[in-house]
Amino acid sequence: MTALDETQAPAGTEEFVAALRANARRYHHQHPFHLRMNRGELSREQIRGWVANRFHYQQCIPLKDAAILSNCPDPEFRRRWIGRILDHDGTASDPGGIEAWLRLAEAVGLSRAEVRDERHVVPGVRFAVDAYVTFTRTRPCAEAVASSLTELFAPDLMSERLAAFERYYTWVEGEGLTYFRNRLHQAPRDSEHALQLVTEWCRSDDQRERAVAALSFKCDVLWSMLDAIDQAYPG
Ligand SMILES: O=C(O)c1cc(C(=O)O)c2c(n1)C(=O)C(=O)c1cc(C(=O)O)[nH]c1-2
Repeated sequence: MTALDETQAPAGTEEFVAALRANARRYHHQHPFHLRMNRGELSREQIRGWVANRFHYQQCIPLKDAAILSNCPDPEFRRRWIGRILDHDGTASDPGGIEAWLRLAEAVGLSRAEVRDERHVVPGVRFAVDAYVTFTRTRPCAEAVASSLTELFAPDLMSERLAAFERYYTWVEGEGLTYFRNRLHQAPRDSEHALQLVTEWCRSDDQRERAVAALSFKCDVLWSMLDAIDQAYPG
């Protein structure tokens, strides 16, 4: 069953999906820092600050996916979800997303050491990211999976970001952008799967409201991170 197959989908699925998608209005593509990034207005220092701070998010994504795995008793679910961890941590044949982010960091002029030790990570970013991990550890699996659905909105932002880097931030070596290129196909694949699960699992009004609230919470996490970065690197 696909999420939007109304012949088999639970009653009210279309309205539920519309309510989830309505969170796009609150997604961080509208944050002033991203708007300035995509207009080519950020300095090298601001780009570096963003890359170094976002590393904390990148590091924590596999931890939150492991928290979700630890909460879900279904082996079929876990077999598929574990791929998200490998996408970030890598495999024998693929260095993975965390390594790709470190290469991005080098491409913008940061050392691996200063990114890895998180010396640039500001408190607001740490608190926001850690709140996301805690949310997924402590909430039911359906809510935790729903909170990942911001990725429904990510591909347009990734495309815009890639175009902006290629056009305005030509001092960043192209190889550094591999992370974003990979997410262009990973994010739609992952978010469609998550949407399918959430529409299958959440059938009551209460469950659906909680799923929408989980996604709204995640929009707040992403927004708060950029607020903190914006304040730390005013330009
Ligand atoms: O750069 C971005 O704008 C952005 C946004 C998001 C998102 O919407 O949650 C993710 C990512 N990047 C990302 O790279 C990533 O690996 C990722 C995983 C998840 C998640 O919640 O499981 N979101 C995101």
